[in-house]
Amino acid sequence: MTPEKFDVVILGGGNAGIGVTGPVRRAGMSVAMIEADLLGGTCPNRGCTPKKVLVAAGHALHEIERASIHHIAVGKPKLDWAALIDREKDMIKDIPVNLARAMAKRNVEVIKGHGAFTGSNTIRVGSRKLEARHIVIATGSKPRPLPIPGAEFVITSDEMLSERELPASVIFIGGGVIALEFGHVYARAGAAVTILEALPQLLPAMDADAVARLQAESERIGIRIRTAVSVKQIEKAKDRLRVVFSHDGTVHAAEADRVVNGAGRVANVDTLDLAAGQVEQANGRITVDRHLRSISNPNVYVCGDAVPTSPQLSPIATYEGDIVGRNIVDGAKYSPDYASMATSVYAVPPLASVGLTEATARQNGLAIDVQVNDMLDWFSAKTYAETVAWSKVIVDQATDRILGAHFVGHSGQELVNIFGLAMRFGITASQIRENVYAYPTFSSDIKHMLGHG
Ligand SMILES: Cc1cc2nc3c(=O)[nH]c(=O)nc-3n(C[C@H](O)[C@H](O)[C@H](O)COP(=O)(O)OP(=O)(O)OC[C@H]3O[C@@H](n4cnc5c(N)ncnc54)[C@H](O)[C@@H]3O)c2cc1C
Ligand SMILES: NC(=O)c1ccc[n+]([C@@H]2O[C@H](COP(=O)([O-])OP(=O)(O)OC[C@H]3O[C@@H](n4cnc5c(N)ncnc54)[C@H](O)[C@@H]3O)[C@@H](O)[C@H]2O)c1
Repeated sequence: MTPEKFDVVILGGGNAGIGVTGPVRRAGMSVAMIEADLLGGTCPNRGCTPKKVLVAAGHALHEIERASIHHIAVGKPKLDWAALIDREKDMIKDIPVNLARAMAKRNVEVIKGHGAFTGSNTIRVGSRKLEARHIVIATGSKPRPLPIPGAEFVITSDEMLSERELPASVIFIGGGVIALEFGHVYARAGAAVTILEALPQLLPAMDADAVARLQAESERIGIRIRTAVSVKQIEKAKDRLRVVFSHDGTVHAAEADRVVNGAGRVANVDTLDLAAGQVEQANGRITVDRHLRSISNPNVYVCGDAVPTSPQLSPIATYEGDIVGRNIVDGAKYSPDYASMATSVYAVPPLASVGLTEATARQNGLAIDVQVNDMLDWFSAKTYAETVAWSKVIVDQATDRILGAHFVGHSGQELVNIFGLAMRFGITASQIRENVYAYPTFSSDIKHMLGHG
């Protein structure tokens, strides 16, 4: 069969794949995008967007918990979980159709199906064979398989976003972003939540002091946290599940209605027949150069969660997609820079972070000023009856530039973007202090968070 010819074939129609289409279509290239499931991928259909609808309900419960501080009498709130899941699903239901319309307007041919390599420039999807000058792997990630007996009993974030019944109890294997975000919503909705983390610290990549604040807040709302555990197996215990784990050389067990895989996500590339495409990989990790191009097949680029080395975040997937698109158009010359990428763990309240942790800055041998503030006594925190309000800002002594900023509470998920902006465009700590902020706002506390310089 003669293959259909395109300039670019993109495997995966999530943030990363869609990000590629802008530059290549602006350059007039012909583009096919193969999508096996819902256009938009994880973030709008099974990730960020629906998750945030549940988190928003968690925030409302958190506000109600503190209503009495504002002298408002309210009864015990009752969350209708099924209705909340319906609201979440209703909010996202039109996204794939709207994206299909956007792709059609951009003249991207969207092909439904599972794509895989048949050669270094060819892809098979269903009965069709496509040939392209450039192929982009933007197939996202999937939950890391748990290599333990009973792993088949575990659910993932997909089920948590779909199940209309609130479980009475949940155990998370892994104490990362998914465990903290869903754990906070579940706990505030009344479920008993346990988090079992393999490493000594929850959220191991985050600043240790910030994580300690979030852990204290998590325990305050009743979440049980065990770190430095080794999960051995999961077994049925009548109509519940039992997780057997060891901690400090002793074997323990915990039971719950649901056990969730919160142990990280791995690149979703094992069904692409990479060998046929001459795309080098080791243990499912495709080796790419600094331009996100396969080191073994220069016709192939990788972006988004499928890249094994960059943070698995939605804006980063879009950003990498755009870089790949521009590399296809202009030749491989653009490289990603993640230094000023802000991120948030949407617990209630959230932990937000940008740049280096204090530990990393010190490991790098940098001369730094570290401003740590527990802001619970500050007017803004007291006005809003915050339960935790904490910041750490790290400034490079040599250049006065921001190296990192970390927040728990205090609208950190918004403030962190101001610090990201400063880092990206070289705005110094002194300049941030000099700015005049609307008052009273959490942003107007920024100059105090930076100390006096
Ligand atoms: C529960 C959850 C919450 C999250 N919350 C946030 C958040 O709040 N903020 C944030 O920044 N990030 C969040 N993320 C991460 C974010 O969703 C991902 O980083 C982002 O969606 C990755 O985009 P992508 O395009 O690389 O992959 P995806 O969006 O996963 O897209 C990949 C697409 O490829 C398709 N595909 C796979 N294989 C094939 C094939 N062989 N052929 C054709 N199609 C294929 C899939 O169906 C999928 O649609 C969250 C993730 C999860 C799981
Ligand atoms: N707000 C957000 O931006 C957001 C929200 C949800 C998910 N995500 C993305 O999705 C990805 C997956 O989320 P996640 O929470 O599953 O992963 P994660 O990488 O955040 O955390 C996984 C945790 O599980 C631990 N772990 C691994 N194996 C284990 C085991 N066998 N037993 C116990 N603990 C184990 C790890 O040490 C780590 O702390 C993240 O990388 C994140 O980037 C982002």
